Amino acid sequence: MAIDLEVALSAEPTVREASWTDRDVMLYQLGLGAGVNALDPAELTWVYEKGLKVLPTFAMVAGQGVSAGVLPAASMSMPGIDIDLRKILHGGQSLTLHAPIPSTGAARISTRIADVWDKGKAAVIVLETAAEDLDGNPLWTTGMQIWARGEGGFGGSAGPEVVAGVPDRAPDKVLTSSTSTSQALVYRLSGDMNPLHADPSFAKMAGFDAPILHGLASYGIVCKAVVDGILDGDPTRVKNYSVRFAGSLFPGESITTSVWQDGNTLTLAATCPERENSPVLTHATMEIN
Ligand SMILES: C/C=C/C(=O)SCCNC(=O)CCNC(=O)[C@H](O)C(C)(C)COP(=O)(O)OP(=O)(O)OC[C@H]1O[C@@H](n2cnc3c(N)ncnc32)[C@H](O)[C@@H]1OP(=O)(O)O
Repeated sequence: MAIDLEVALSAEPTVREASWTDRDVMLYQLGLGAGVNALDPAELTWVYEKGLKVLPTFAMVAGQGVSAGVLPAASMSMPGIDIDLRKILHGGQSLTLHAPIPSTGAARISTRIADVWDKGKAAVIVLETAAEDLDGNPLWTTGMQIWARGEGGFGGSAGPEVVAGVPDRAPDKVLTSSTSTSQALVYRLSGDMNPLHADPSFAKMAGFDAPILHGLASYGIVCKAVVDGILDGDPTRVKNYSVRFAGSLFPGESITTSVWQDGNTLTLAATCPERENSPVLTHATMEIN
């Protein structure tokens, strides 16, 4: 059986120690397209070691990049779960920050399988991660939803009902981000080596015309657009950020992010303008300071 719910939910959390330097941060932020206009002093602060700023979404790759030594092979195997890599997509992501992320640092990161939802045509594997610094101070927590096509129907719960929606008014701000055709090839060096994002023949076997951009790249690109466009360039103002990956993006396409602000809550909707504004991120919210 590809998913053994009992084994998956009773598995001990895996704990790893991660460390990173400003080089990992710069490579990650270059992988999001930062620095394209490097003559702009504000843009340089994302990609240059002097005064380097760290996007909160760096949490998703901390300790997994080139300076971790060996880039991990892509796989989808954990206790009670063994799924063909071609069947999985990143379905959703949330992140809560408990402290600003330093540009050089270390963390103890604990990951557990929190739940597996049965969506009939698919299973959604919910992974929860908690990171603390080496003195035990909380740094961040995350929730990742992995969509496993064809793995539903095992008689599990469908999970909570989540209501989508954006306010019934024009957005307060619309932000535009571009990506390059090599975006995924740079982004993957921060740790996610899934061939779906690089290898045309693998992408075809997974049902796509061409390699698609990592969901977490879109996640970071939209976070950066909001930090630059709404939060005066200050990444420490992001308290939490949650999205559903509603549609794939191909490297080279752009992202239009509509933002509605109600006090400290932002509602976001990201679409691809080159494909009739087809949805990229939905169910997207950000709490800010
Ligand atoms: C390892 C890979 C890494 C990557 O980075 S991959 C790249 C990033 N990710 C993507 O490109 C995925 C983009 N999203 C999609 O293509 C689609 O979007 C999905 C295939 C994930 C789902 O679409 P559909 O098959 O049409 O499902 P439905 O009919 O919209 O929904 C069926 C049920 O599933 C729930 N659901 C849909 N999306 C998600 C999600 N992302 N997380 C959790 N639940 C989801 C719905 O609500 C509903 O539920 P209810 O039947 O109970 O009403």
